[in-house]
Amino acid sequence: QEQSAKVLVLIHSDNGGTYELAKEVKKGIESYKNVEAIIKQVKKSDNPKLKNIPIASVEELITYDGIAFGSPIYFGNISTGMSEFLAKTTNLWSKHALEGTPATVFMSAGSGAGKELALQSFWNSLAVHGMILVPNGISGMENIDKTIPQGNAVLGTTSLVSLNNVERPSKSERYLAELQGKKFAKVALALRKNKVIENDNKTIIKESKIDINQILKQKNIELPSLPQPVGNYQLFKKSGNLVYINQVALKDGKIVNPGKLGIDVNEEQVKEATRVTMLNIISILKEATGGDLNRVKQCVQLIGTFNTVDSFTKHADLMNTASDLTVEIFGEKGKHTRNTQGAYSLPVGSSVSISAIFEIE
Ligand SMILES: Cc1cc2nc3c(=O)[nH]c(=O)nc-3n(C[C@H](O)[C@H](O)[C@H](O)COP(=O)(O)O)c2cc1C
Repeated sequence: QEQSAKVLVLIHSDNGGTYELAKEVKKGIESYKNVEAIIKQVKKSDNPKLKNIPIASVEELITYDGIAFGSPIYFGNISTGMSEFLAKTTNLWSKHALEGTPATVFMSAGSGAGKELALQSFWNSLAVHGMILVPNGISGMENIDKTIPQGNAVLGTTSLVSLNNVERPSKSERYLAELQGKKFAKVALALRKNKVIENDNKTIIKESKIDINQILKQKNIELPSLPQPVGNYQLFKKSGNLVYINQVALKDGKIVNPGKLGIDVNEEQVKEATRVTMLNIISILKEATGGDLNRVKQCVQLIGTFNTVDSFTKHADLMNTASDLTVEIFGEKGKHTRNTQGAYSLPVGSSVSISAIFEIE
């Protein structure tokens, strides 16, 4: 089966000059067999030329096989809009999420003052991400019109829009941008093949790039503040890469829905207590990972104990509340082995108690 690759052309543009170049870059990318490109912008624009271009999210960056970045030049630098967007990528950065992804840059300039500096400054940010930077070198130089100033530069194409003796981007600038796209597509596709081989070898687990904090936010799951120990024990204990945590349904210093199922509380109330208990565990787990739940490699085991009347047998139903929550938050990594049991009584009147073992990085 033939491999295909998907490239994002990510731009900021005020007046549309960068967008004009982006269209040429896209054309070049798509002239390469089996590579498709999509243009998105870093933020909303009211400019009629730009207002229908979709907005990219930070999270989606990891889903592309390459990213061509385009920005206006501001004072020999990338534009504020592009800079603001890149400032939001620190989470991806700390997880090495863009490492090894190819990147190339192009810019719309006024006079072109400081264009090499500006392209270089673009590279600075992307190099910190560990992206593989693809320059233009002097490719295409033999074919451009040298009778007028052109935005050619070795790190990427620029367009000199304030030199308005000809329409900008000039024909030569458009040609260079298209060529840049084509050369970039070749790299993105080649590295894509590499990535697929690594995937097959299970050295890259895509799931590891999913941000747990984002998932918590999207699903409106709020972690409680850390419960306090009510005896001579630790909230968690690490042994090697394993973290051990045990909790009951304590919330704001009080037990939620206390008592025995079948006498004091019903199944729904115990399920609510089970969710509170599991959230306590995840809050403690966050503490154990130094505040970064993305370090959780897997949930190894959960043990749920429920205070029920003798005849009760549906412990598994109750415990699913905790199991479902764990899988909802951690995805595949949240799947675990499990033991559920009934008890005659539980500490501080809780209807549920959970023991958890997690593996962290
Ligand atoms: C704050 C600011 C700083 C700028 N600095 C430079 C510069 O250093 N060099 C340059 O050639 N053009 C500079 N320009 C001009 C823009 O790069 C130029 O207008 C560009 O084409 C805008 O791209 P756009 O059409 O995609 O918005 C600057 C513009 C602004 C607003």
